[in-house]
Amino acid sequence: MVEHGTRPGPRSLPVVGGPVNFGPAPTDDVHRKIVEEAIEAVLSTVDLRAVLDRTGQLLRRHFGETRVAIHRVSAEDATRAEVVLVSDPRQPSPELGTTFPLAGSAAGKAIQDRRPCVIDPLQPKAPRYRDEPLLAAYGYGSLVSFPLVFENEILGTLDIAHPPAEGLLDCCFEVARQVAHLVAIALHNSLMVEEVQRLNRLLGKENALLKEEIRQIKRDSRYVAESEAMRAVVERVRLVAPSGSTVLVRGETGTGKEGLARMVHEFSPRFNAPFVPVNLGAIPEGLIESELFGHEKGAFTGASRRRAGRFEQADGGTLFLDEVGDAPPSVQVRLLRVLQERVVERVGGTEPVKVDVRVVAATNRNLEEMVARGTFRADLYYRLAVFPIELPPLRERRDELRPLATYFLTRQAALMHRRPPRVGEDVWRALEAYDWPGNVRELENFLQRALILSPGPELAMPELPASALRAALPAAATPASEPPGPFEDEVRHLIERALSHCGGRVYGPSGAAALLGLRPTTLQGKMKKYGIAPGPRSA
Ligand SMILES: Nc1ncnc2c1ncn2[C@@H]1O[C@H](COP(=O)(O)OP(=O)(O)OP(=O)(O)O)[C@@H](O)[C@H]1O
Repeated sequence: MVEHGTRPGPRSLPVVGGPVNFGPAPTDDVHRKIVEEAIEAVLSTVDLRAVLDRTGQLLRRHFGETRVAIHRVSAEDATRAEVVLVSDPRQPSPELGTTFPLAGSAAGKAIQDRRPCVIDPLQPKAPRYRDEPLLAAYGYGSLVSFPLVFENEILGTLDIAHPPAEGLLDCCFEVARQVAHLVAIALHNSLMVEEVQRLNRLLGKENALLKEEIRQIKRDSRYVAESEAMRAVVERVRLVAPSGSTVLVRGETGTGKEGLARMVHEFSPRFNAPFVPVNLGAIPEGLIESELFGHEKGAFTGASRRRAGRFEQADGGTLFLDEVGDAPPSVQVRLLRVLQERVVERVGGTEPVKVDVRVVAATNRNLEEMVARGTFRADLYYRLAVFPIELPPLRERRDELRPLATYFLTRQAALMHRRPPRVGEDVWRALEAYDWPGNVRELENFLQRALILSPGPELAMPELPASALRAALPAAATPASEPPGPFEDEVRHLIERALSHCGGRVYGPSGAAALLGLRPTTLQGKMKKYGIAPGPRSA
């Protein structure tokens, strides 16, 4: 037996087992043709089975009665290999897909040494490798196993067995070695394709899970409207939704304008078509036109292809134009045209594109004032304000705070796989007393923070911004019209009031520190400074 990594000279292959009668080496032309065909086979498809079949046929066509087998190192167990191809005229239905231990096989030896393993002649009676008796039984006389190496990684082997004493081993050695390189590439490509397919399947599953999660979140999402003021708002939504009329939602930041716009869409006959939100305040001014109306290829530097705008994306559905007061004059003109004529013109285009879109706009700005100042077109204002809906700020619907907070706590706790915490009466009072300048959004964020900071069954109050104090404390003894006293006296007075409001408690969600929006240690420092004694007090 010989293991070697270079092509032996003609008729000079050193072999174990005695001299072999070699035939003529293939001419350079034949050699080149075989390699070219093998390259074509590898490049023609990513289907490994097809590549291997074609390669097997090719080798047999040129080398006659040879057996070609391709083995792939098992992905699960590197000590085994899988039979991925056997092209054998003497064994018509070999067992493809089976695996075998590499130890004790010619393939195992080639992989271990990273160079071809040549067995010539086969010795079935005193075999050195497991392959010998079986191949000899089929009438083969020699075997060479080439390691399939790609970028230094051994992927498997290409095994070629020849009938005895035909000299084929020598004449095909170099060609077969080059073909082995190509097969290694094909094997590598197929492994990459398999990996991509595996990742694709994984992504598909993950995508399905995420979609389900989103559906679940949507199912669990509610638009809380339990106060008198909000019931009236929802009533207006129900009235206008089926009509298709443009709606203008007005309200401070975070009051729930987008949620309301979605409700308009969902109560309308367009509910199955897209709802496309676009925030004009969040897009750089120069990009708003192309974002809304799309652009043609080459309309401006960087417009490498035609792109549909939000209006076209919302065709058949609803476009939510948030912060419409931020539309620059050029966009106002175009918006007016869409609302009047129901056509958009892409930036850089000349052809009008028909769109069937219902517009719900929103603003927290005073559009009337903007019209008066000339910064917002009056004609656009009248088109938008066909049906205005006013969302009251949270401080004007304090009776809604508990239902909203309960809803947010329940939903957030569910997302954290927890039970919603209990909320003490003192915490409710502090929440209700705060002004919530950021409205529902601020409340939602605040409660999320509170939930994270309260791992136990009871909701602890994180610090509220200091303005909480104004409303949280009982009315000051001194009427607002009276001028305040010296600063330090006022601070002392404030701390004393907070302490007595909290029964002398400094720490905890119902303590004076939380009420004042201070860290307990900071409050204690101030108490010391102003000589305020700790301990219980009457509220
Ligand atoms: N009535 C409500 N019921 C349930 N969640 C609400 C309600 N109102 C607002 N929210 C929630 O508060 C957050 C802010 O709401 P939204 O984005 O609709 O406010 P917005 O007025 O459009 O804000 P902006 O002025 O910043 O655009 C969102 O997470 C929304 O789900």
